[in-house]
Amino acid sequence: MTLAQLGWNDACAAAFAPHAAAGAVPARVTLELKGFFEVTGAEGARLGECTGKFIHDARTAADYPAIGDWVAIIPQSGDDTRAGIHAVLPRRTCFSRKAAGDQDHEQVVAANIDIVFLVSALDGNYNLHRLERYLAAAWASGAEPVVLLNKVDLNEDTAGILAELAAVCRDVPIHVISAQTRRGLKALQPYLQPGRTVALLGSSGVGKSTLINRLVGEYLQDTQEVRGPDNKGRHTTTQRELIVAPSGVIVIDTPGMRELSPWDAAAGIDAAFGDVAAVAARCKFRDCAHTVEPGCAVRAALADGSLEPVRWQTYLRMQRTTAHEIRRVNPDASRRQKTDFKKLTKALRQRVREKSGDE
Ligand SMILES: Nc1nc2c(ncn2[C@@H]2O[C@H](COP(=O)(O)OP(=O)(O)OP(=O)(O)O)[C@@H](O)[C@H]2O)c(=O)[nH]1
Ligand SMILES: [Zn+2]
Repeated sequence: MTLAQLGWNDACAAAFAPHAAAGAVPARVTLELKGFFEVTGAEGARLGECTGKFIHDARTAADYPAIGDWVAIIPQSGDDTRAGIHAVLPRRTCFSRKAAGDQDHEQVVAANIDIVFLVSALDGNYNLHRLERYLAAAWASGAEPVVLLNKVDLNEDTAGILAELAAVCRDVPIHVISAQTRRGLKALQPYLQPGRTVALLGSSGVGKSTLINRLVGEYLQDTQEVRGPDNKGRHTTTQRELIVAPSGVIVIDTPGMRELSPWDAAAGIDAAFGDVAAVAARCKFRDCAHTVEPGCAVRAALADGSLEPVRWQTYLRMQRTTAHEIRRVNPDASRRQKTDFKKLTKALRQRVREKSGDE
């Protein structure tokens, strides 16, 4: 596998230059497992561990590598399955979860994603407010969002939903698809370019796995299709988190992204709506409700056109729904599988060994 196939570009090369001078080689984090990383570079995959100096210098959790990161590694001498991770290159885009206003607890879920598909299903699962919050998360991450309305085979009546969506999505493309019947999937081709990294966000059951199977095609034979007690096919995301598809597109499918709930985006809203928050901060009264108060900067900005009404309404609604949702129990959390650390480390080592055998 070449670096370009893993998403390497000129910007990465420029950022990497000082590390190259220090004798390191670049690699991308293709799997993450509690402090261990599978790092894949031009020479294949290795088991990467942060060096003592790295750990010593790290100030917050966000400084550590995450899936999709480019890292500077130095292969361990005498062991071609291991490498030390010396640095993380600056992230082009970054999905994280964090307690609002608490920088130290920012946990990076995935990095360097170019395009994020926000998947909703049209079969009654559809929820505008949830989609808005995913949109906020995407904007805050820096990735380019694309809205996918899946399962059109179950609900053809999309006109109303599309009209409603157009108002909040603004320039964000919307595609109506069926991952199952393949309807509308051709229109996704422009996003699926070699070296580009895509990821999917959406609640459980909207069809992310089904869609990923379509996007990466036959490659997924590697991904086990296991049958759960509910007799539902389910692929294991623990074994393969960054997939280079035969088409060349790179798909990140990590439990971290799956567990990212719309209200994790709460912290992202301020980032995505920084301009709106800045206007509101100029109101004369701190507790301004932006209705009849004198010296209200929001009403002034709405009146002189410097603040778009749709943007203001979206901001308000997101704040409201986030506050509401945040009180609800996160259903995804209970689904989170208990990780058998030993078993996974063993599997990871095994995989690295098999891969290095392939080269
Ligand atoms: N009718 C129809 N069913 C679909 C479509 N896409 C997915 N499904 C079905 O919806 C169910 C859930 O799909 P998944 O792909 O497992 O959904 P997911 O988003 O990956 O769910 P999690 O793994 O729980 O996050 C499965 O039974 C799929 O077969 C579609 O376009 N149309
Ligand atoms: Zn005001």
